[in-house]
Amino acid sequence: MELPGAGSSTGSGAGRAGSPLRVLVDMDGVLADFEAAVLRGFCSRFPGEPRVELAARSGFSVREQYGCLREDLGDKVASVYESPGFFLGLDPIPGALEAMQEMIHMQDTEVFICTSPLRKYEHCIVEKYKWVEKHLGPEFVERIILTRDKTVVSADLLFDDKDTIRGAEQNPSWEHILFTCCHNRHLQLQAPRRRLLSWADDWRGILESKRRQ
Ligand SMILES: Cc1cn([C@H]2C[C@H](O)[C@@H](COP(=O)(O)O)O2)c(=O)[nH]c1=O
Ligand SMILES: [Mg+2]
Repeated sequence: MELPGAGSSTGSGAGRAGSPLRVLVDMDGVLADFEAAVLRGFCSRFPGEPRVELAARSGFSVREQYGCLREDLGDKVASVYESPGFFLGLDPIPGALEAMQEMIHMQDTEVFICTSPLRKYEHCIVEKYKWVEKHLGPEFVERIILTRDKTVVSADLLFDDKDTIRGAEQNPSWEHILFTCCHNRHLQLQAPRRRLLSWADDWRGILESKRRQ
């Protein structure tokens, strides 16, 4: 059995043999289009202010990047995604809903939505639940895992747009598949890390390859 070193994102493979393939799918940037809504909201609330176009985004934190543009813009952009209605109003990422409906019906496969709430969680948490119910249905509401630390969740695969996922567990059980998003598209992954370019890319092939490992 392959046992990558601590901090590896390729998964330990330990303890999952013989079980259904367990897949975690992130929400913001993978199922729901956080970045487009932030830009749209920022432009409408602060029309005269400099902004970061999606083609110029880099680094996970939109707040940090706006803060580098001008100090006060970090708080201004945060006010957009901390507003009531923001998370519920996110558009689905193309192909995401269809992929999730297909995945949940696959044999020997368990799918969960694994998502981190904002620290300022007042609207975010309830709206994430409502978004899932509205776009994916009650079956998926049962499958929401809300956590600020995804490393302690046990699974085979995690599809996530955050380039580096750290937490209490140094050696998470899952392999992190980097889902391409405007802020990570330029990153060169070190082998054996893998990417999913979009939901039109071969996510089924990734599941099958993981089953064979
Ligand atoms: C500053 C900042 C925050 N977020 C938020 C949005 C979500 O609540 C989480 C990301 O959750 P995920 O499960 O890792 O997708 O953090 C963000 O996405 N981008 C930001 O710049
Ligand atoms: Mg995300």
